[in-house]
Amino acid sequence: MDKEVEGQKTKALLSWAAQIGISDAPTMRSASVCSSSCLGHSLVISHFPDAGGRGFAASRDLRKGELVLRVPRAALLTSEMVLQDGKLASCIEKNHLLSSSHMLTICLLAEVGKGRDSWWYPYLALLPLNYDTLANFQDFEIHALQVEDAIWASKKAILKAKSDWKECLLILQQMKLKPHLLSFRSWLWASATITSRSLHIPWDEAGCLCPIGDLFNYAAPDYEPCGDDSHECSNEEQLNEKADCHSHRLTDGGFEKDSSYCFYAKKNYKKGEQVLLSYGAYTNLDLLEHYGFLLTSNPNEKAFIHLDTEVSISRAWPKESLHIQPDGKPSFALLCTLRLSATPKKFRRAVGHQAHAGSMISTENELVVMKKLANHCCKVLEELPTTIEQDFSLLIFINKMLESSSCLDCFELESCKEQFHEFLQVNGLHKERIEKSSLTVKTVKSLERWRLAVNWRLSYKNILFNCISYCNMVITELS
Ligand SMILES: C[S@@+](CC[C@H](N)C(=O)[O-])C[C@H]1O[C@@H](n2cnc3c(N)ncnc32)[C@H](O)[C@@H]1O
Repeated sequence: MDKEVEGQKTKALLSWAAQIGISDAPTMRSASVCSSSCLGHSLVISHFPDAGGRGFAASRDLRKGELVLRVPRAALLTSEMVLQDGKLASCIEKNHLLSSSHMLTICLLAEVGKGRDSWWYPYLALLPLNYDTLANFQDFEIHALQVEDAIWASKKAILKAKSDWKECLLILQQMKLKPHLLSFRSWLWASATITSRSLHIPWDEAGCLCPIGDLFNYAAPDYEPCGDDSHECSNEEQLNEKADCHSHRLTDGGFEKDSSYCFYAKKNYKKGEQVLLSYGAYTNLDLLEHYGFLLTSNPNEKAFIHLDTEVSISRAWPKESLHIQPDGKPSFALLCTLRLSATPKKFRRAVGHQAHAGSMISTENELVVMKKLANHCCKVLEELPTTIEQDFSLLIFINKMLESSSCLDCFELESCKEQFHEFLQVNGLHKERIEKSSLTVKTVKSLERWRLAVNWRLSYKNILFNCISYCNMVITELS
């Protein structure tokens, strides 16, 4: 969007928001000081190129726990509010089987279809035009994820979006929406808008779209996720952590009894610093799937591996608990599974309590476990099509292309040549033409998704690499 147009639309959004009672001032009295904008008392819209793009900066020093934004219930775009439109409601009421998230997606498309006549027009006019969630990945970008689990997650996301769209198409047609809003592309846009921006409300599982409140970018919660199994924690420590974890969540944001969505500063912020929100504890693959981005340093990242441990032992744990942490250490459940697997069957009962308490069974057993884990990680890394170093170089070149809008330099790098040729081919580009013209918006979007895929696989590989180092360190200590 043209910068000037974006500026005008932002001004209109802030003024509309102030009129309907959205405010970043703790009391209504201070809110009325400036009615042409709902912001300025605690927050201002700013741009953070490396941390989410458009977001909020603190307009003054903020204290942890301070109320920084209040959005009244009437401003929220929910199915309930949209269905106050009788014509729309009569179309939808005929379809009792609609899930709440399908309903909200349909409601969003219906509001977009009203154009300037929509009550939420100033908000809708500034929603992103496209998304990088997994359901939007093309074959080349999916393939670039390299790891089977991630490829499967993307394919599943696309299949789900297609089947949801087919399920709702008849209703969309009955609603007589403009033809372009009936397309799969529009459905993908609307469902990605909802997965990446909706906030929890107690009365509708699908959540709501929250004007202004959805401009907070994400910071990972800096505690271990609830129910986490870090093996160094005692039961008591884990319980305290859980209690902590819930209180942290409450300081972030939520719908409150006085009928507004309230957002609080999760820490102290200096003026100008980006004010962030924790949407929850997510792995990078979850972030990619639901939000279309990932964090290069994500404390909640996990690398899942498929070890050929005995089914009866690994079944004792939920599949998601068998993983490697970002620092390379195996999770509590994975370590316990590996220790028991490496114990002869007849001794397992006797040492079960030790393993489940997170203790080493014996030096010999620990050495077997660490060697097995390190070998497995080495094998996975070897079998992936590119190395950590190659991915790292590739990222440098993709970044260069995005900065300079030219692919030329990329052909200098031997290890990336093949991948770049494939990229050009699937995007219908020719090296010679790229020299002269800058990249199209479509190519830039594809490059951005490619970069996300390479970043994701690099983070996965780094965890396996850290795990090998961790295992080797334990082996050296024990030998
Ligand atoms: C709720 S919106 C936040 C506002 C958004 N930046 C905007 O301009 O509308 C969530 C989206 O912001 C982006 N985002 C949020 N936090 C991010 C982060 N830490 N790094 C990169 N992108 C982020 C992602 O595109 C995500 O889907």
